[in-house]
Amino acid sequence: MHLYFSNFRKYEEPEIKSPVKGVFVFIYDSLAGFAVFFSIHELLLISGLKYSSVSTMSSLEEPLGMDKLPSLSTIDLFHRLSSNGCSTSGGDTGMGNCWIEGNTSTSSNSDEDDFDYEKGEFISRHKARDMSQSQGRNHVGYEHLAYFQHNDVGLQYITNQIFKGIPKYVKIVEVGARDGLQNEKNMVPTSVKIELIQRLVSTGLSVVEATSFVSPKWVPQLADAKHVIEAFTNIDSVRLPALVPNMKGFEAAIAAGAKEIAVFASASESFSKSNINCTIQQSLARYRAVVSAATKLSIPVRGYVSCVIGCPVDGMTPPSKVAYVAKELHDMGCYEISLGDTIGIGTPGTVIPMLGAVMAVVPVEKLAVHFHDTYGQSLPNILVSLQMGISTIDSSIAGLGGCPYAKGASGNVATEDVVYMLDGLGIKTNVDLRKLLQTGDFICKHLGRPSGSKAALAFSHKN
Ligand SMILES: CC(C)(COP(=O)([O-])OP(=O)([O-])OC[C@H]1O[C@@H](n2cnc3c(N)ncnc32)[C@H](O)[C@@H]1OP(=O)([O-])[O-])[C@@H](O)C(=O)NCCC(=O)NCCSC(=O)C[C@@](C)(O)CC(=O)[O-]
Repeated sequence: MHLYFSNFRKYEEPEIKSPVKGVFVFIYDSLAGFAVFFSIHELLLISGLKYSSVSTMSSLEEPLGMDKLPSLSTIDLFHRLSSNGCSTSGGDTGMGNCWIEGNTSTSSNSDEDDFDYEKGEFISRHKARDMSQSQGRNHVGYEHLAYFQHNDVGLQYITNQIFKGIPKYVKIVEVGARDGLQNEKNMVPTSVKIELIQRLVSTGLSVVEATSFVSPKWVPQLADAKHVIEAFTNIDSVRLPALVPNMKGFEAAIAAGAKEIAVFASASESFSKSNINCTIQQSLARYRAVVSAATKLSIPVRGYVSCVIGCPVDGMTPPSKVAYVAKELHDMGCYEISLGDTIGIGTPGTVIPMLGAVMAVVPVEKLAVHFHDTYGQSLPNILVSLQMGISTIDSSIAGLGGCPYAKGASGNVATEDVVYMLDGLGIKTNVDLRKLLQTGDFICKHLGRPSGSKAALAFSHKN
């Protein structure tokens, strides 16, 4: 874990001599603990760089329309900044792609235009670097604060430090049609579910979880699983996994034409019993049989671990227990393990150690994160997950969701909010935010309630 913190704090605290410099020092301090999430837009605003869309930005009370999305310019800026240090060895898979490396690039600016706050004069960048090294500042040094204010090199340096290791591409697994709807009291017509999935697919999402083959006595809302899957049997361009809790569910899913499935275990004993009526060990034994049968049919299986941070009954979940269940699912053949904060209590402070424990036993490229937004922590949790190398994120259109067996759990993080953030970071998703907003609008109108997506609410005031 130390690794993730080690980049920040290897410099001597500079003495603050100007209010502007003080702001930068404060930002650095805040970043050092991963405790503060601040957006690139804010960074750019503070830096006062020539950044046209920022300077025309409205107040928060007056959100920007789609045509004025600041993220578009941000992406340009990031691409420009990362053009020298970017490694794209993993292609577009996002697996282990470090798109911003930890080096400073050459800049078109003069070599003599960096400001030395101690002497109150501009100095050569090389000289500033030498000064820093002679004072034992290996990483973020005093001189870079001056770079940051006076040219792009400083901004690139700080950007590199913050986003070192962050993926270039993120795969979003849309769970709205399953996790989002399973808790709905009023029955959603099958035709609406099918249209929802079609609309989600049209946004560019490559994985849209469609339904669950579970007991209709336990989850009546998904009793139409067979009809939902049958509507898509001729579609190969998109992956539409269905959850199965046992062999009976697996057989039903295959009979309906499912081409991918997901099994769902828990890191909490009490939740396992209330959710699937068996112990963790019994569930793993069931899933071994399911994965073995699926493998024979070349059906890919995703594995979920629920309650990775805590459980409504058992309290906080030890990271070692999450790691154990994740490894079991991985070892039995699940191609990807989604780590679910089912009741949404995690913060970066609890997510980081949990991910650290799991990453010690399952390769990071096989991991996904699945956050519920009960305490509004999903986006910071996603950001730290990205910083730790995770490149698959589960989310739900309009923030729909909640588990019927986890009282008080609110919806998943909204896909619109995730895409908005990733767009803002210049991370590729291949998802069209405008179409996503329209899809969210479609399902919210049907359910008769406002969207759980902050981005959707902001855009709805404008568009
Ligand atoms: C697992 C069971 C079935 C055990 O339920 P059970 O009652 O223990 O099952 P059983 O084996 O004793 O059988 C009882 C009846 O259920 C039938 N049955 C048995 N299996 C199936 C099946 N697959 N599909 C349809 N029917 C089934 C079985 O045929 C029998 O029917 P009967 O003879 O009474 O007519 C039940 O507990 C169940 O369906 N649980 C699913 C609950 C669920 O879907 N919860 C929400 C999932 S969300 C989640 O887990 C978290 C996640 C993944 O989103 C990540 C996160 O947010 O963190």
